[in-house]
Amino acid sequence: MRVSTAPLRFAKGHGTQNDFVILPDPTADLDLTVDLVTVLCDRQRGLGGDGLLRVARAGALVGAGVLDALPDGVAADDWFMDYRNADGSIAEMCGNGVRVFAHYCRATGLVDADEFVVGSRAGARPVTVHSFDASLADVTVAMGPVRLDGAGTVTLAGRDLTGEAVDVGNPHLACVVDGLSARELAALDLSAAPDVDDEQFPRGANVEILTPLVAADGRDGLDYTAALRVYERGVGETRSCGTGLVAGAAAGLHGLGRATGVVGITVPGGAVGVRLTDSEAFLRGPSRLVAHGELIDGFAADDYRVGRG
Ligand SMILES: N[C@@H](CCC[C@H](N)C(=O)O)C(=O)O
Repeated sequence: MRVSTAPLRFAKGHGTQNDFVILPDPTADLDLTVDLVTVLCDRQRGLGGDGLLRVARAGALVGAGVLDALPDGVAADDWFMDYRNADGSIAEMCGNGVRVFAHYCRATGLVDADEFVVGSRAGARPVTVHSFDASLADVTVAMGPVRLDGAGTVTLAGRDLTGEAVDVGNPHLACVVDGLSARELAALDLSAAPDVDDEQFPRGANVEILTPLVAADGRDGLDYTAALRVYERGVGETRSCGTGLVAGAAAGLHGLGRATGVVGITVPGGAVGVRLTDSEAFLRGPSRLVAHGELIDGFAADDYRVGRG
């Protein structure tokens, strides 16, 4: 429930063009309904975004009944990324979102250290802000453990693909297509939702399609490089997906018979680095804040009519 009548403040930011509406709501007063999220994320009726990040204290979200309990490793005082997809659905984690969230916390002075914990439904996500200003930041996120759950199939862009089911806190099916050129990957039509196996993915899945680039073989410190596109659950095709990049890196390395390594992946929105260790993954990349502003009362109403004559 929103108790204040002050205008609703927002910010807008993106991580490799995966873009987010940011709503500061430290004491979790906002009633973040599906309607409110979808209007705000709508590119015609609202601000536009692939998703929304509510910035609240973890303990306040528990108090407001948004979270049942504090997730693993998250303290009541930690800033919590209450993430919503553009269709209003809740997702457990968002890798690009954590970078942008950390940048926002640092740039607005909510946090005055370069290393801190961001809470997510998938658990604590420690971040390191290597550099930042009001506009740009370079952030590493410790993404937690990555679990490979076996092979799966999907129909996407008119192709029947096989991939690796990968859990990065949220579910993914990462399909490495050997022999697909970067040009062919870029030309695929990803407008239709992928058809994943409901039994394997009861909560749905994000689907990545990637093609290995020239074998890296340790050159430039990289063990694997790839180009990737993604169709996100609850959103559609996005220009980047942090958890999807980690899933793609894990699937790519798995194809080489490896579980660890350093991977460079390009997506339509830019490039990021992924490092997989025995215990967890690290995602490093940019965050860009593009605006701060306030919403005009009545922004969500859809009851206007054009006058006659
Ligand atoms: N863009 C995100 C992932 C957002 C959540 C995803 N759509 C889901 O429903 O799991 C990222 O950067 O990881």
